[in-house]
Amino acid sequence: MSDALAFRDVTCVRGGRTLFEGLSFAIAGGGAALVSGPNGVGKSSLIRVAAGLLRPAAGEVVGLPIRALLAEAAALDPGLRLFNALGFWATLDAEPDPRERVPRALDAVGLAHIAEVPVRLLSTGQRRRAALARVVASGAPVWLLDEPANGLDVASVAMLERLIAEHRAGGGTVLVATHTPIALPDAVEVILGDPSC
Ligand SMILES: Nc1ncnc2c1ncn2[C@@H]1O[C@H](COP(=O)(O)OP(=O)(O)OP(=O)(O)O)[C@@H](O)[C@H]1O
Repeated sequence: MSDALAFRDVTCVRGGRTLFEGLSFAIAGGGAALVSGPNGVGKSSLIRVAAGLLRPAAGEVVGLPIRALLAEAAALDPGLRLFNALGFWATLDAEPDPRERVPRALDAVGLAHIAEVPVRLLSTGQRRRAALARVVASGAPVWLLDEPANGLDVASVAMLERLIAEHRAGGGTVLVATHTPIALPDAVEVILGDPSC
């Protein structure tokens, strides 16, 4: 079976500095990879390369083309009610039944009760869960999660772990960069700053 996501000899240069060089790893459908390493080593940059937002200086990223990104910014219109803000993206992202995915995603992240609240009024953790709902509603087979546990309380981290496990059980693939320990069974380990990588 072909890989859902693979880095092949990827080199990433930012601001004239080589962050990583010749990096290769592959994730199959249903699999996960965990990116770790000290501050500033290039974890977020690696996620951006996987998302196609940053061009590698060398090498290539291959795999399924539809990837959902959870990054620092939630990318939800602060002036819209949460349901509508997610609906905007679901209509662009998801095939088929984009609108039906939003209530399901809100339920999945425990935010159904505030679906009509404007995004600007959400707390930090709620905003993070809303960003996760956007990924869930996208229907993308590949999830790219940059520090997904930031701002989440213990119960919400457990919810995140459950959502990732369900996505994988359905054949989905996850690439996670995190400082916060989260359960990611059988994940490929990508340790940046390690000369053997
Ligand atoms: N737009 C940019 N232009 C130039 N250099 C950048 C840019 N964005 C980030 N960098 C640099 O790239 C390096 C890696 O940053 P990155 O955010 O990928 O690291 P990180 O491992 O995710 O860090 P942290 O753990 O602190 O979140 C840092 O030295 C950073 O200053």
